[in-house]
Amino acid sequence: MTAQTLRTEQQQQQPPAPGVTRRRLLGTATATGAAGLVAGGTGVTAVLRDTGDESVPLTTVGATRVPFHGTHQAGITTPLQAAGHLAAFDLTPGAGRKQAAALLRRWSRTAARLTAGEPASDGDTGIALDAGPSSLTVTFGFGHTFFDRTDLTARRPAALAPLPPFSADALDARRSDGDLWVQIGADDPLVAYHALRAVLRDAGETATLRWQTRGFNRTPGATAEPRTARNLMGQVDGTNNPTPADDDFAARVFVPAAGQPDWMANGSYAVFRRIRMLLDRWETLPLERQERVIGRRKSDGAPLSGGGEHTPVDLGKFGADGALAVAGDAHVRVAAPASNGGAAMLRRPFSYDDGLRDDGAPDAGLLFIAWQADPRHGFVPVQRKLDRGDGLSRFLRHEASALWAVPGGAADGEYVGQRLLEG
Ligand SMILES: C=CC1=C(C)c2cc3[nH]c(cc4nc(cc5[nH]c(cc1n2)c(C)c5CCC(=O)O)C(CCC(=O)O)=C4C)c(C)c3C=C
Ligand SMILES: [Fe+2]
Repeated sequence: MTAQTLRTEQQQQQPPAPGVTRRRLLGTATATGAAGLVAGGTGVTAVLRDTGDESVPLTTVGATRVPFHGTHQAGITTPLQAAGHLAAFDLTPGAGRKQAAALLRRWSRTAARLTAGEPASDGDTGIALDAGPSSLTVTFGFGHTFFDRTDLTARRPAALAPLPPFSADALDARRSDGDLWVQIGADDPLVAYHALRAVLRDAGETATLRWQTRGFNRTPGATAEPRTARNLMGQVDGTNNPTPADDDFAARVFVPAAGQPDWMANGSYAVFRRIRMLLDRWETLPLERQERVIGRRKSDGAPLSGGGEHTPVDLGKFGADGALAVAGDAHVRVAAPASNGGAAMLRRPFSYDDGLRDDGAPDAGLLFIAWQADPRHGFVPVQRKLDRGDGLSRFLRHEASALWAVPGGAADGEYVGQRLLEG
């Protein structure tokens, strides 16, 4: 699913944020057309800044609001946001199920307020005071270790079994895993950081930060029309994602409403991989070889088997030279559902840049996040195949990893994970 695919998805008008009169609500077509929509029953609303000055509307970017409450948590099918934070927490010794429930209640309340463009609390930091909600989303997940720490081992999903090791893994345990996960995304870096500070404050004495990382994507409006994202290797990335228009989209991405365990109804599993790109090596590779490694043209993302960006890849096509048009080790061939018994996932990453490493190489790459109904039938078989035969892997290092059970969305008045923690 690309950003533009999502932008054409279902619109759903929400009431304006407090302090914003209906009269001042921006026209839906204009606002959502420019600022982006989300799919799967999650709506986006444009609101105006409560400046007291009737003549100064927020831009559509600042005004766009993604509701916190809904069937699924926001931040899964939401269009890629410009700024993001991923934070993993461990419960403090002595904190159990009761304290975890109180924390998820606090986090959900804070997320509902912030995503509506309201202050987090009376003592709000004010970091985002001038901005609108800016498509803020805050998404919560549980890690494998959470269940033992809260005496909920019997309710841990089988799908949350630790990921198997892969031969090319160079994982740093200190930047991997954790009891709890928070994914924050927004189209403004201050709005995103504001949410991170509020989430950290709420953690209080119940949970300590285990690791935290920051990411980014292209800013909405930076291109003449909505385009698929590019990654730091310069490739168009996200073209062949499942889209909500696919019949099997929900079945691939979400646990069914009647799925198991019951508390994961409408939830999803997120695989996180911090993947460093060997950019110095990559950037010396001639364009033609870069394109061969992926199997798509760099300029527009079109497959090397012909057509435009959205033409299906023809894995059986041979060129005039008698060689496969999409090479045997091309990333899109090895990762394709057709090469993996139909396995697919929704990739929704952020790029990251953490400066230079001690060896002088850029510490930059992809915060790869893949969403699926079951990682044993999504990420795992595909990564196994990539691990063995992907031409791109010579330019990548997997340096951190985590798997999260992300419950369904909370209804108004509920908190995320309530069915697990109070069920
Ligand atoms: C295990 C899953 C995957 C990992 C890890 C992964 C890393 C990774 N990928 C790119 C760049 C591109 N990937 C593209 C397509 C693509 N990638 C995966 C899976 C993983 N990628 C899949 C399932 C697909 C779709 C394959 C298909 O059906 O055609 C593309 C092409 C454009 C697109 O379809 O998105 C690019 C480019 C990088 C840079 C990277 C690690 C840093
Ligand atoms: Fe990929």
